[in-house]
Amino acid sequence: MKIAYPTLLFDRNITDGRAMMCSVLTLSIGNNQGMGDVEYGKIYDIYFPPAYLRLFDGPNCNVVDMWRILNRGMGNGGLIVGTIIKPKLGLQPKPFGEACYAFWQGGDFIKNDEPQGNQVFCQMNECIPEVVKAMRAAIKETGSSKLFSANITADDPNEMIARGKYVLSQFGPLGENCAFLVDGYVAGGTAITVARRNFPSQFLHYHRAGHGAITSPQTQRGYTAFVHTKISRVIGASGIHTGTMSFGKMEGDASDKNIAFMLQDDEADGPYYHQEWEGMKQTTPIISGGMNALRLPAFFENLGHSNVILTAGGGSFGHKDGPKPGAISCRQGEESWKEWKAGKFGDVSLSDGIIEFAKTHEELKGAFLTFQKDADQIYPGWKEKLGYTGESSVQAATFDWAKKAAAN
Ligand SMILES: O=C(COP(=O)(O)O)[C@H](O)[C@H](O)COP(=O)(O)O
Ligand SMILES: [Mg+2]
Repeated sequence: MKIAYPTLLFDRNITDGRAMMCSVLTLSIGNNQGMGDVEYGKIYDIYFPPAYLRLFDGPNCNVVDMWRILNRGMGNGGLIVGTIIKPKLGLQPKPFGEACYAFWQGGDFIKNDEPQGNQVFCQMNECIPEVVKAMRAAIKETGSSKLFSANITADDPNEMIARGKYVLSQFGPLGENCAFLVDGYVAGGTAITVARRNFPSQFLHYHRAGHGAITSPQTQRGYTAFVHTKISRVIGASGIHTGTMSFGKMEGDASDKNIAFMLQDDEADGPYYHQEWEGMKQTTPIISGGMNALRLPAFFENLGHSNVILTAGGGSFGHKDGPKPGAISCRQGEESWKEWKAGKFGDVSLSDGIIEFAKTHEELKGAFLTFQKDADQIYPGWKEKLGYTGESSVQAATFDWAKKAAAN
């Protein structure tokens, strides 16, 4: 069923006459979802006439700003290699800062895990100064810029603004290197707009914990991840989690690349509607959830490009040699895919091309030894091809490192 609403039905702001998404959703999702006689009521697509679309804020910054900050130009800057600081339970400010410092030796971007922000054992006013200290040191030592996404999600807009102001006061001249994370499904679109309007110069990082309750293919009502994600661009998210399109641990499908096209292109096809964005800036896909270097090449091949943000928690900190090689291995996941695509390894399959690259790149090779289950699945025969002549030689390679780490 298709339902068309005259856009005049939707409320406008009294302050500036602009459109408001909550009014659109009150009608279009609305009471329909609670009707007793509705058996199946899932929303698969949503379309905004361009004249009405322009009444929404749209994004103010996105990955293009990150590329600029990282000195990669403004055009085709490629993968932002990121991670998530874990564990979320019990980690205190100092070790939090140390974890940031360690990852930034090889990576670009770190986000608070969504349940972190101001836990009693890791308060923002102690933790953020550690992050800033780590960032300053990492920039100085590596000569590259770094990015951090601070969780400002809260029930109360005043609390969100207070958090944002506090964080910016600590980052000072590094303010641009700081994104704000808002958990936009649980806190709602209003929280996204609070951040978009109060902090228009910060990258607005839309995390979507909980969305599966309504977007999962298992549910018969609600709306799809496609609809949820598309709305995030309209209301101004700079980047939003898009899952891993079946290449990670979260629910998803290879065809979810349509979600990325709808976020990044100036016009794109949804399952039912063709949307013209008429110059509204792109929202950058953030790929996350069980990702590691080994899973990236096929992900990029399916998507067709690597202009996305990666946040790999386990994929970085779980790497057998630690977070720096973990981060570098993810970057090599991108490089190896690009080289394979450019024909550098001849006419070989993607997985053989990546194995070829790993032979001369320790960090990616280390990812094979770390994520062996993935390696077995995605890269059949990897052990022999990388020169491990049996189970014991694989174990020896891993064991060597364990000994080194213990000695350090
Ligand atoms: O903490 C993680 C992933 O950690 P890890 O990299 O260790 O698996 C994120 O919250 C999920 O990506 C959310 O899922 P989605 O990105 O699908 O919204
Ligand atoms: Mg998380």
